[in-house]
Amino acid sequence: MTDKPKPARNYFVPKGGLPPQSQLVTDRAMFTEAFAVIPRGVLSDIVTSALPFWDKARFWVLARPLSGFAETFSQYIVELGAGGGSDRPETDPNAEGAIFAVEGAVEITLEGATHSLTEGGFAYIPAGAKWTIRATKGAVFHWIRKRYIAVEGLPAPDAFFTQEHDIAPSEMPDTNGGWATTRFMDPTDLRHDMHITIVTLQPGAVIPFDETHVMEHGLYVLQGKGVYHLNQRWVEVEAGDFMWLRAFCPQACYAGGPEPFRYLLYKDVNRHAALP
Ligand SMILES: NC(=O)N[C@H](N)C(=O)O
Repeated sequence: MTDKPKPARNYFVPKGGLPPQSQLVTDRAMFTEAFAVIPRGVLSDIVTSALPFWDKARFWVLARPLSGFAETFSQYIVELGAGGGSDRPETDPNAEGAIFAVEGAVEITLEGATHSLTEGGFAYIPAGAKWTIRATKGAVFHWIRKRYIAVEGLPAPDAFFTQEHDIAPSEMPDTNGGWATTRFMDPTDLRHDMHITIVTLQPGAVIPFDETHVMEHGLYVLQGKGVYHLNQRWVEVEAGDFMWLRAFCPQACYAGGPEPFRYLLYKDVNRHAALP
């Protein structure tokens, strides 16, 4: 999987100069009342963020709550240079985090133990945990953050570290393996209020109906190509693209080819709907 497309991470100028407007490579970007699409072509050097207490680090903020409590999470692509990282990565004591490594290697130290994450490595970091992160040679990873919703009588989840390839994917019923989900969180563990999964559709496989449900979603395409049906619009997406879906945004898709269509998926789960 070394030749998979990656976010541009630099300002795209084709040979021969800038294209006419009719050929702009970034014209799949969309922001609607129900969803946003951020194509990899627009994740350029000019839209990075910096954050306090991080060094040699650049952040692409893919998602963040926009309207108070109606949205639940933020998601970043983080790029660390050699030796980059932080001794105080999280400044919000109520924020839980999940890290999914896509390039290079990061070392996370938490509760006195150091864990190395390479491509496919995953870490769950509970709210309030003290942790540090460093990349000796440089790394790229996703960082998903959510305000943890504690429930009286239910302990908070423990930190854990795992690897995508060590988890057996669950096949969706009657899809003959065409649609499968790798679950980082145990779906029966109600301490968790977010699920992070990797959804894999084999070429030609479909999500055959418009799933319309209360969970908010972040979808980062890790591999391949597909066509997504989002709230009555068909959108072509490929590796490096991000989709943010508001609660209830109808969603279905089919996978192109020739490789599997694979994406990292966030959703909020296991809690009562907050009442005003
Ligand atoms: N868009 C999706 O892949 N949605 C998932 N099936 C899900 O919400 O679990």
